[in-house]
Amino acid sequence: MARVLSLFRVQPLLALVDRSKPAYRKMSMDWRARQVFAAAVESVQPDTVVRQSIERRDDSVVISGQKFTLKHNLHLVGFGKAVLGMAAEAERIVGDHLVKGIISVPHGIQQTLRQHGRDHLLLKENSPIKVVEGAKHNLPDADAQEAAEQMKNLAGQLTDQDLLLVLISGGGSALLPAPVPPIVLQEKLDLTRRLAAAGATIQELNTVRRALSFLKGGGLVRHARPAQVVALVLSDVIGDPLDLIASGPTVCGDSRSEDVYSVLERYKLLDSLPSSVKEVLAKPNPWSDDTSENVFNFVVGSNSIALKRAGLRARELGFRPVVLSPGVCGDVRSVARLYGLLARLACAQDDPPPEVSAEVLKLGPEVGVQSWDLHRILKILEEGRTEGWGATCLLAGGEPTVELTGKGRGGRNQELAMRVGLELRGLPLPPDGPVFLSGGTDGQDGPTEAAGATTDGGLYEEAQTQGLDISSFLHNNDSYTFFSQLSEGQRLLVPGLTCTNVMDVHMLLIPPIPVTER
Ligand SMILES: Nc1ncnc2c1ncn2[C@@H]1O[C@H](COP(=O)(O)OP(=O)(O)OP(=O)(O)O)[C@@H](O)[C@H]1O
Ligand SMILES: O=C(O)[C@H](O)CO
Repeated sequence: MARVLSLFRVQPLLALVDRSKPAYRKMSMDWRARQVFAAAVESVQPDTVVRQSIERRDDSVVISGQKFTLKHNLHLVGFGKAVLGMAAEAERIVGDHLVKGIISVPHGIQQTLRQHGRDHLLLKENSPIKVVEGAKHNLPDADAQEAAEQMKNLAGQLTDQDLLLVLISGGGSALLPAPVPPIVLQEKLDLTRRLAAAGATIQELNTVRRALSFLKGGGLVRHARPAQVVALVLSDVIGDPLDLIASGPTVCGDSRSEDVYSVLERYKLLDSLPSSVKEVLAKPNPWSDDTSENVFNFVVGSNSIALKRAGLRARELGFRPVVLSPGVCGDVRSVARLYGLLARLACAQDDPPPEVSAEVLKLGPEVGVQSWDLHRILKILEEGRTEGWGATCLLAGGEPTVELTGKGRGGRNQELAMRVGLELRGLPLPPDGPVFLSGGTDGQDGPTEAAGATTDGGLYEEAQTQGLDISSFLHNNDSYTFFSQLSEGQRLLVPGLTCTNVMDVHMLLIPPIPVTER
């Protein structure tokens, strides 16, 4: 909590500012953007999502209307970056029926949580849940493999009287490595690295991972049969695809070898596969028609949920919230262009030229925003402009990509913020906005200590006055250095450890636009 509160670090400065000046109003917009982001992150905290999804009723639990009876028959496994906090909350709610558990979580997480005073995300002393830390630097390793082996053994001992609670969050693939023999961990790691380096998406990566692991792609469920399996999933993939999040250990039957071959072919890796991988892929998949009977998968946290909560907070702060999409992806340049165009439409005093809307409709689908969402937003912005609906908070989420050409330090959120600042430059905008914020809900944007940054149309001039050449920072993918040097880092968003991850949150805070006579 202490670190999440540091999002509000701009707040004390407000007391020093003359509230009648535009500078105060701009600070206020920036402050409100940070507040909205904090609310989004808070709504998907690992303990919160579990608490909100499990209802305890005497000796049973109800999840999404589904009742499960507890008879001191509960076992628990989990893997992912947010799973420790999820397990801590599950233990508080159903710990009296818990027989045994094992979770695989990132290296060093317990110490970090203790250091940050976030003890409520730690398990009780003498907990029956064993914690294994592994996957240093987000890469599968021997510790994570050992944890996977122990989970396989635990699942294998269950009977039809048992209930297995599975906690899943992003980072789960690396924390549950279980290569199908004769593949060894290093070979699987090399293949995933080569795919990632060649630009494979998480969907492509996990399609391959599922085929090479005996716990992914429904493998955990098969080992747990005939027990009842209930999975709580904190999604970090666009569209919340259960078979792909952490490579779908509780989702059977979706793995097709043609899909695996086509990914490997696309990245020209078919010819250089190790013989062990070729051997495994050549065998017919005995589980291709398997079904996930006796399994319930529940998405308990997602980007959509975070955007919804962000919208509520935005309303409390005086904005009309409008959610564009939780599925924004594609190149940050195009994403920045889209937000620039939307800001232009929202702030236009007169009817904007039709080519602006046309470009929005063309660009949107390229960055994962559906046409109907674009039409909906265009209509809302048009109404706001003509009827004077006051301040608006446009919210979106997802995970855009950056084509890395330079050697600087940065992340996709900070780079997006820089590019949106440039898109807004020179537009006829009101003095106090729009303000744009982009932040990673995990609190870390690329290999930097910031989650993202806030920006507005004054970014370029501000940088110039301080002798910072924005285009050379951009060229070198050096967005973190840029924002650290600019105005003493005031525009950086540094929430620190957030203990969760539902991808990124983007927001455009648009001030009230006076209605002109038509
Ligand atoms: N200097 C940089 N400038 C811009 N983006 C960068 C830079 N360095 C790395 N990135 C981007 O950061 C991303 C990796 O960062 P991060 O660890 O936040 O990713 P992630 O996908 O959110 O990981 P996870 O959610 O699994 O923790 C990659 O998309 C990469 O292109
Ligand atoms: O673990 C993984 O595979 C990614 O975080 C996507 O869920």
